[in-house]
Amino acid sequence: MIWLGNVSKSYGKSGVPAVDRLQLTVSPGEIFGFLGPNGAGKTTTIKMIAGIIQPDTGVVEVDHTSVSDRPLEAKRKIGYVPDSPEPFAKLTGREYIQFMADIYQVPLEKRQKHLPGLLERFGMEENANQLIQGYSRGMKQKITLIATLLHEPSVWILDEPMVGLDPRASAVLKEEMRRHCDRGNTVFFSTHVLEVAERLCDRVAILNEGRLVSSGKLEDLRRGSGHVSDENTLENLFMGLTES
Ligand SMILES: Nc1ncnc2c1ncn2[C@@H]1O[C@H](COP(=O)(O)OP(=O)(O)OP(=O)(O)O)[C@@H](O)[C@H]1O
Repeated sequence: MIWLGNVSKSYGKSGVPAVDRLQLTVSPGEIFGFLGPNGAGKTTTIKMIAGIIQPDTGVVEVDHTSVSDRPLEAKRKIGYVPDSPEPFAKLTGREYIQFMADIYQVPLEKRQKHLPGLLERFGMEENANQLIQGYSRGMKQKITLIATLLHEPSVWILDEPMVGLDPRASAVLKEEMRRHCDRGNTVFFSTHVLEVAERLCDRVAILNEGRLVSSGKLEDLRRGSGHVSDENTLENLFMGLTES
């Protein structure tokens, strides 16, 4: 689970919050979609959950562990894939995966058991032996995902994970996300693709100018808007909630 308790963050001296008093709980077993216009504060929030940046105020907990008070313990539970991953260019994909597995102390037998299947599912068996410097954006995304999934973190934090993936890899990732949550784990991901959020997510949150403007199941969001109809798509709700 993920818990954000009144979390705020400003950059520089502007004092304008990129994230403003954000209160959110994501429960075990949920795929949670994080939506919002460009600059709404999604990546800032994700980086605070992953422990990359610290909130100015408020608390972030992952599986009841405070990310700022017990960062190592929290980070062991987290699998974070940034929006534009840049794995080390001078390693091969396989070397990078092994490097990440070493950092997360993944036992050898677990690597041997899961890695071939993951490489195969993401279509990376052959490319895994090539240097990352020759990878396309989608291949970097895939190798980072594989390295992240291999250590079996309970909480996946994915920043726009489908961007750059081909349709097969995107379908595989969605299957993996559902399977992960069906085992009682948590997936939190940002996306601009509302159809993906609509089909995949158990709940969504919509952020605008750093503030939470709506969260819940899609039916609840529809009900909250005062109209319950099929035409009340997530896109329509999004447009209504984020217009300036
Ligand atoms: N390193 C930074 N320094 C200064 N301002 C920043 C920095 N990173 C983000 N911001 C600002 O914080 C606000 C939120 O940015 P953020 O990247 O979190 O938005 P986002 O919702 O992820 O946007 P997008 O959908 O475009 O990726 C924006 O106003 C952005 O300009």
